[in-house]
Amino acid sequence: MNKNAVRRVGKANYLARSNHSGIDDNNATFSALTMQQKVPTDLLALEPSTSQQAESMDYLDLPSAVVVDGNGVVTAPHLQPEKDERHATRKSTIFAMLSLEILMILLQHADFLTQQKLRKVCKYWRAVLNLSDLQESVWLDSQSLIGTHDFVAEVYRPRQLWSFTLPRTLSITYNGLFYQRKEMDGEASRVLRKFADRCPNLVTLDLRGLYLKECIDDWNVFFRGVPYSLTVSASQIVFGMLDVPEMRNGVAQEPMKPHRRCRRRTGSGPTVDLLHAVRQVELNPANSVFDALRNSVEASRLDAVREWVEDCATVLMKDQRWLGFVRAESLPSPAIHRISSEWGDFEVVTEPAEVSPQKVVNGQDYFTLLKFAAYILTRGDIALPRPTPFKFDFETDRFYRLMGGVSFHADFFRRLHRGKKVIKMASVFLQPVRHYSKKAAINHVLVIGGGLMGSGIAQITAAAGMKVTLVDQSQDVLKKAVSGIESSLGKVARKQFGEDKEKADKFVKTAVELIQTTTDAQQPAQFADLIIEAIVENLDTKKTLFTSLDKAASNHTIFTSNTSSLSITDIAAATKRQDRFGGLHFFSPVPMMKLVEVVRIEGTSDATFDALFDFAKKVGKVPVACKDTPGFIVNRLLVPYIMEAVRMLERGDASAEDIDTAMKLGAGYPMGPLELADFVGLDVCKMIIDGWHKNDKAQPLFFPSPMLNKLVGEGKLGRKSGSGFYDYKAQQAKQAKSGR
Ligand SMILES: CCCCCCC[C@H](O)CC(=O)SCCNC(=O)CCNC(=O)[C@H](O)C(C)(C)COP(=O)([O-])OP(=O)([O-])OC[C@H]1O[C@@H](n2cnc3c(N)ncnc32)[C@H](O)[C@@H]1OP(=O)([O-])[O-]
Ligand SMILES: NC(=O)c1ccc[n+]([C@@H]2O[C@H](COP(=O)([O-])OP(=O)(O)OC[C@H]3O[C@@H](n4cnc5c(N)ncnc54)[C@H](O)[C@@H]3O)[C@@H](O)[C@H]2O)c1
Repeated sequence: MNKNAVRRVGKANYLARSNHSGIDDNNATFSALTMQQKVPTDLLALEPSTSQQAESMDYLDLPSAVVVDGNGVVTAPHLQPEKDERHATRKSTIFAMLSLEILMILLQHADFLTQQKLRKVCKYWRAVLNLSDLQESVWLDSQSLIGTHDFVAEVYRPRQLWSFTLPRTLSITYNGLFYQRKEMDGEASRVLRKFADRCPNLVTLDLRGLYLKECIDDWNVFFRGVPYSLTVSASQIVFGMLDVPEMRNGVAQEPMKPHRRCRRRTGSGPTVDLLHAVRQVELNPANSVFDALRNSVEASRLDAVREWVEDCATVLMKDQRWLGFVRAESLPSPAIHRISSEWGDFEVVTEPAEVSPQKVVNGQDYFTLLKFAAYILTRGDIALPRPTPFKFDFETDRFYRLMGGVSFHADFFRRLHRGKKVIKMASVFLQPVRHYSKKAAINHVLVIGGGLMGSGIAQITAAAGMKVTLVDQSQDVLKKAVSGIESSLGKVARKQFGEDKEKADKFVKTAVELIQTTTDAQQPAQFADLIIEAIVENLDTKKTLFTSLDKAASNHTIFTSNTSSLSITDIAAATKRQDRFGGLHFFSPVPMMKLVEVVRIEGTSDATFDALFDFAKKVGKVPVACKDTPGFIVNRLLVPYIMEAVRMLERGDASAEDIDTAMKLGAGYPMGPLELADFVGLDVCKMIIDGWHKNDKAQPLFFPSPMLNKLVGEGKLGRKSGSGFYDYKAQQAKQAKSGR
């Protein structure tokens, strides 16, 4: 047993395992190492295994480990019931999860399966696995298979979920691929292709671990749908072709040989030869497979291919940002900042590195490369070193590289627990995806502005079972808001529960208890999953608010504005979280109006947008997707309509009553335009029209109205102030008296 290895396990903060089939002996060794040691209590994560390794995961007896592997397979050793049953349980879990992963892709991107179904599946798994106490764990999801984050987030609700993903990358790892392929029929293939078509930003396909010839053929069809390029790490692909030989005392008993599947499928030729390339890299870690290939190129015969190889080498080795390989990691947590300062060889940045794909490398080129590599390496005149047995040794990066097909994962972990320089080949992109973990888990909503809209939004959010903190500038406003909410909830309850007073009261009480109020937005911002701003319609005021919230709020928090007329992009500019910013435009009265416009700005991530859509549904609304254009959908039509009614009144063309009656009875609107303006608030109407006029002075539809300005100047703001185009005082007094 390697003493250094034993010592290192004892000291590790993280233990890393890469996933690769055929290394059970390594597992056993690793298990033995781990079992011998008192495992540190701050051990955060293991990245252990795939299904093939399920049998040899004894090291999972770690006390505080959370185990996440590249497939989204998650195991919590301390939750396993009986030791004897463990393997069986785990194995079935693993297999089920693998198929779930595949399901995830289909669920998320196919029309024929819905989000509701997904939620059901997740709910089922949460119940089955009863892993709620993993919520405090930190999860490292090394899998970039699309959908895994959401799945892990939804099922396990970890405190943090980080994933190593290249930006805008569809990454298909070999298990997903392998199983997918097995399952694949015409329909699945169609769906996947459609998915590729729908991802205009998709930059790369990561083929690491791809090793079955048939897969290549099948998936080639799919690759052609991808608009940009293909990320190929030759080392990973090559490693995917290896069988790691039997181990005894940590030493391989025979040379590595090609994976049996490869041998069976493709014969020994190309695979063995690629293995030689690996050997070259092993002998000289500064080399890459591409270097090895490039050195072997005969210019006169293979110019075109060489150019391509060189391009790839450049991408992989020199300018990794080209494809989203990055210089730095983007990490969300103070803990990681601490790790970085202690272990220190990587720079922590908070923004994902820029990605600017300029080249197009298609799937065909990739396969040309593989063929080319095979050709070069099968030539008898190139001297290649003989494969040598390798040592199982924590001290060298060889261990890691041989442990798995996913070398950069291993290297990342190695950095964390050893703090040494990483070989150049490692390219890790860590994207902060904590918001993914919250996507389906919006539990705490901060509503800022306790006026007409804010109180309505707070009400429906609490009625849907979420915790709400409602913020306004004064306790008086907040008191008024809560009493309005109570009375409105009472109406809703009466409708919902009819005569059953007990149930109605319980409904109101439960919702009201979920609402807290405060005049300080900063403190609750730290804990909110979603912030909905519904303060005064003024760009500067909103921006000032968001700037301060951006500093106070947690990294995962999604910000939204309920603005009627301002540009969400302009508001979001006050923050550094464009990807977690969007618009949620509710309608008044919020408890009654079914629509929510979900507004997407350029930076809004899919995860954010989906989370907002889900949230709108969760609060009982019908969401529609909008671009960030003035007035979105409804107000772009409604504002000119209301203003034309005001001008009609101003000109004396008709009375307020007649205008309203005409539109109600002649056009079927529930309220006439002037009634509606009063209902919305004339101050809000004025702010909207003034703002739009300022932006487009020539547009007559947006001209200010002297009558509207006069009413607002006199404090006649519509219903909320008791008068506007109409007088409501008598009506309000009557309502107050009757308690409605
Ligand atoms: C110049 C530019 C201006 C643009 C402005 C844009 C502003 C903004 O961005 C967009 C908007 O919001 S645009 C604005 C978009 N909004 C519109 O366009 C609104 C158009 N108006 C309407 O749809 C209807 O008039 C209402 C639904 C408001 C009231 O319905 P109705 O039939 O006329 O009167 P009813 O008989 O009294 O109430 C009926 C039922 O509703 C119940 N209820 C009422 N309020 C409640 C509350 N807060 N809580 C709970 N429940 C509430 C009530 O209890 C009753 O229940 P019941 O069981 O049947 O007794
Ligand atoms: N009124 C509508 O029908 C309607 C409909 C959809 C969207 N909106 C939009 O919703 C927002 C709010 O509209 P409203 O009608 O509820 O307005 P409102 O005047 O009824 O309420 C705004 C509230 O925000 C509070 N406020 C102002 N600045 C604040 C700050 N810095 N921090 C905390 N609270 C602050 C005010 O005290 C007030 O209570 C606006 O952007 C408006 O355009 C309004």
